[in-house]
Amino acid sequence: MTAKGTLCPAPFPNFVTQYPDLIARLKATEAFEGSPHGVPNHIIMNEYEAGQGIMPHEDGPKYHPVVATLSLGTHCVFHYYRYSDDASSTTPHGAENSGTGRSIDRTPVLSLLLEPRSLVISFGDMYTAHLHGIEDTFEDHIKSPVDLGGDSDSPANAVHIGNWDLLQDQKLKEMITRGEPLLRSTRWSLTCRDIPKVSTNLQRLRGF
Ligand SMILES: O=C(O)CCC(=O)C(=O)O
Ligand SMILES: [Fe+2]
Repeated sequence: MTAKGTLCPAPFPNFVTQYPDLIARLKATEAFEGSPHGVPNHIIMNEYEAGQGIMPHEDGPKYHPVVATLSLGTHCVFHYYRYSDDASSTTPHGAENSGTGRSIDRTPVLSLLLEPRSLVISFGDMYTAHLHGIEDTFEDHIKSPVDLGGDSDSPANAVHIGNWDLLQDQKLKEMITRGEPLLRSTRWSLTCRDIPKVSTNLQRLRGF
């Protein structure tokens, strides 16, 4: 993508278009039905070592406001944040400057446990008016929604997740229920978006 937000198209690798055919599967979710190309035309792959995350940020207006994030490797906890200077804001627990002159309420509005091989699709208000990020940590403490009593209590820093009922990985669920931390290892994410502006004159753009 150029600085002005124009995509210089290049063919996707086979694993995107043939097997496991990510594009067809993403199209089948219907999340991109209203996007200019009806499918993602741009994918960023990020690699995170254990202990690494990504600061709260917005993806911005150069993309159609739908993003599909596929997680591979280890789990992670994905937080959505709001700006603390929103009209609807109450006093934030801890505010931090976003670098855009706006401060961020450090208490997430929503936290999701992204399992290995899971897909999360962010759109609407979550794309246009919120930030998202992943904390730099080696282990995640998740609040158990199941009360076993005794010593299975979640630690004070445990995170409430909004997608417990959607989790597929029984081993992860059992660890959370027992109050055990989830240890991170390497995670790869594929962030799939549709860039509305596509160059039809690659030579000219490369000249800049
Ligand atoms: O790796 C992720 O899950 C998030 C990546 C992200 O937010 C981005 O590339 O804009
Ligand atoms: Fe992002």
